[in-house]
Amino acid sequence: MVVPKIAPSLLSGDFAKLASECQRMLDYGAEYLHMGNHFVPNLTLGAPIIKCLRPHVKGFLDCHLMVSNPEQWVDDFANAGADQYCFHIEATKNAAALIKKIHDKGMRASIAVKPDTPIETVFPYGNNVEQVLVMTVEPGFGGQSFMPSCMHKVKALRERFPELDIQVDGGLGPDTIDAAAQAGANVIVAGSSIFKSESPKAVIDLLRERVQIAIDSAATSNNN
Ligand SMILES: O=C(CO)[C@H](O)[C@H](O)COP(=O)(O)O
Repeated sequence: MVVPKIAPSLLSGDFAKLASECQRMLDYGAEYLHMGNHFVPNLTLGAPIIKCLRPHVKGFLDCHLMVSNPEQWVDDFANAGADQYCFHIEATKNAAALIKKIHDKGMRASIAVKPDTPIETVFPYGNNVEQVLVMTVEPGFGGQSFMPSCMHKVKALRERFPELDIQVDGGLGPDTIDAAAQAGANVIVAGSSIFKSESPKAVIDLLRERVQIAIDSAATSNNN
């Protein structure tokens, strides 16, 4: 059975004190630390940042590569100490080979899909990756509005892959968590709702609790 995992997006953190921001989120109980990079051919904030953070941060480093050539960065991120390497299905011509490369380097593999990309594009790989990320905003910026229109993709994935980690990213917070959790998402990336809250721990706890309620409810329905 899948379990809830809450992943504060460091995009919304204070870059001048990134290591202590990571530790603060871990102290609040976050399971993952989520970092994104954009659809560009080079990475300014890439593996070097992970390498600097790794000795100071014991938590799970979840790296979402919004890049045009994801094959290029696997070695660098693995060597820097990333735990999970998430690439976009739209950005590769050979997802199977890329997944193998990520696994060979000892990282968990995750595939991301943009809001307009059909979820069927990742079905062939659902049993070969540890996670699928369904973007619920256009990749790029924090603080955008959650797109409920993406939830049918989460539902379709959960029906086919009951044990898969399904991550959602974009506009997640107390007002939107139920839609995502009830659709079947169990890994929740949240930037603004956590970092801008006066009580980030309360938000993390609430997100996790809502995901657990949805998981328990789905299990009860399946048993009846
Ligand atoms: O990768 C991202 C955008 O591409 C961010 O992780 C994501 O949007 C989270 O920010 P917020 O919770 O504020 O929407």
